[in-house]
Amino acid sequence: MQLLTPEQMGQADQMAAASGIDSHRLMMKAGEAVSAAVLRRFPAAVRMVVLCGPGNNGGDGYIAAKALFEAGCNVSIYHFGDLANLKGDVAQAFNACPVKPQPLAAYAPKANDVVVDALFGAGLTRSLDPAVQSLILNLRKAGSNVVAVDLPSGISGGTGAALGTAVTASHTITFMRPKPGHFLLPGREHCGTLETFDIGIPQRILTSVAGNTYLNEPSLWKAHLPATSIQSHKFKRGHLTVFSGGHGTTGAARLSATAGLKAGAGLVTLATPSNACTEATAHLTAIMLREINNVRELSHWLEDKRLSAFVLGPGFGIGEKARDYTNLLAGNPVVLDADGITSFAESPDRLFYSLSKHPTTFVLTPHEGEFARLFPDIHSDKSLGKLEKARAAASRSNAVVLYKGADTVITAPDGRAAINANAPPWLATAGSGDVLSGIIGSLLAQEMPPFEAACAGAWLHGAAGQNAGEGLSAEDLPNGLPKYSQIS
Ligand SMILES: NC(=O)C1=CN([C@@H]2O[C@H](COP(=O)(O)OP(=O)(O)OC[C@H]3O[C@@H](n4cnc5c(N)ncnc54)[C@H](O)[C@@H]3O)[C@@H](O)[C@H]2O)[C@@H](O)CC1
Ligand SMILES: [K+]
Repeated sequence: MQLLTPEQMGQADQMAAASGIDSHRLMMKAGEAVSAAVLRRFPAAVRMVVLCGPGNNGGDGYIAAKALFEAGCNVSIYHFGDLANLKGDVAQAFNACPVKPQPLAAYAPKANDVVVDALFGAGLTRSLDPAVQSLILNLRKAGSNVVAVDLPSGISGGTGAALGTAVTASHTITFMRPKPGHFLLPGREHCGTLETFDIGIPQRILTSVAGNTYLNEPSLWKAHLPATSIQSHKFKRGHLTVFSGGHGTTGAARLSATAGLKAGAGLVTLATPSNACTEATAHLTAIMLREINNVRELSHWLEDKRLSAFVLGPGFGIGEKARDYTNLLAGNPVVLDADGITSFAESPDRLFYSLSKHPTTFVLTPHEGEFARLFPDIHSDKSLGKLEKARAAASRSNAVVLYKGADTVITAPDGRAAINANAPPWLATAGSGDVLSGIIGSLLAQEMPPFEAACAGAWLHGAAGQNAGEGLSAEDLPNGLPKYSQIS
């Protein structure tokens, strides 16, 4: 599903108006959808309180209030801003509303109130007024139920950032398409359950304004998933190599390799230095072992053209060896993770130079600390949200960047971006990232293009976490991977 930024949504509104669609009619549908959702969610509410702001978000609120009133509810409205300044569709909605509003300062939230938050939506450009922020704190203290219109007030639709204290809703009703801020943190945590209503803006308009930001769902990459044919020979399902650290540090790479095998690679080899062979052998059965001690041995082994993808980083060790291996692997499908990334902290340009000479074949999988090491200036740029940071990083590195977190973002150098939202909180456990790199490496080995492999990997990892359930350890994840034929 394509996501629309508030600016793109604004453009869609303008195009809809220019094509003869009545904007007030759209607002009516939006407000009525909100009222219907509130009635469905809270059929036994004692008092409905609608908080209306000065813009179109407030207009949706006046229409919702009217519909709730006409459904027989006890409705109060509190407004923010000067009523004399209301214009256009909002003024029309206000004039038609049978419930007369009181100033926001007069509202004292109660626990049983069902509150419709129509203060600010897509038009939020700056921090909320202190009076609004203190009301939000009072709502929180009272424990009132809040249904947000379009976005919880205070949350940026573009970045998910909280501009001051933001409303925390149990439900959010948005229109036509969700925005990035519904899925990026902290926005996602403020939204509660999200419903998207079609208020009648034609798809052709939405498609024409939409950029290349997506929610990470199977429709984005399913067509590229490896085929599961009975006739597919193990070599056709690719050969993944996972590089391991030395004696006593093989665990992370073994975890990654196991995930790679479970994710469908036909062959998986753990490439280990000699001093770790005995340790690795003691743990491996289906995974093969290859001694690789240095660049010369690696370069000799790379002459085997059946090797199709590589994972470098989990437990590998930080230093010159990681940098040299990476340099040699440039141009091959590689997941560069953990120590592989940190090895370039002092000289990120060396990595970017290597990657600039080839088409995009690398997937970098930094968590926030690793991202800061590789892209310090982008990381510290406060004007950028997570999506823009990851986009800038992909463009600079000529790699697909999977910027990890509870709201993992995946970006490609061509500007495509996906936000992953299926990861359960208990997925944040030791070794979880090693499993993720193995899954992505496996998909690369099976010839998935890097952006699709990274997106599919993040989603499969989230699904595996859900299947393995609360209290999982990273070893449980490979067995939780869903079957490709059952993904819809
Ligand atoms: N296609 C759609 O998505 C539709 C959207 N509608 C509604 O329209 C909303 C967007 O309306 P607007 O663009 O009027 O924006 P808002 O109603 O979100 O904001 C109103 C105005 O407040 C001002 N403002 C911004 N930040 C402020 C702050 N911190 N303190 C005080 N004032 C501030 C801005 O000048 C802004 O234009 C959506 O969120 C949605 O609820 C619907 O009415 C119908 C169709
Ligand atoms: K709102």
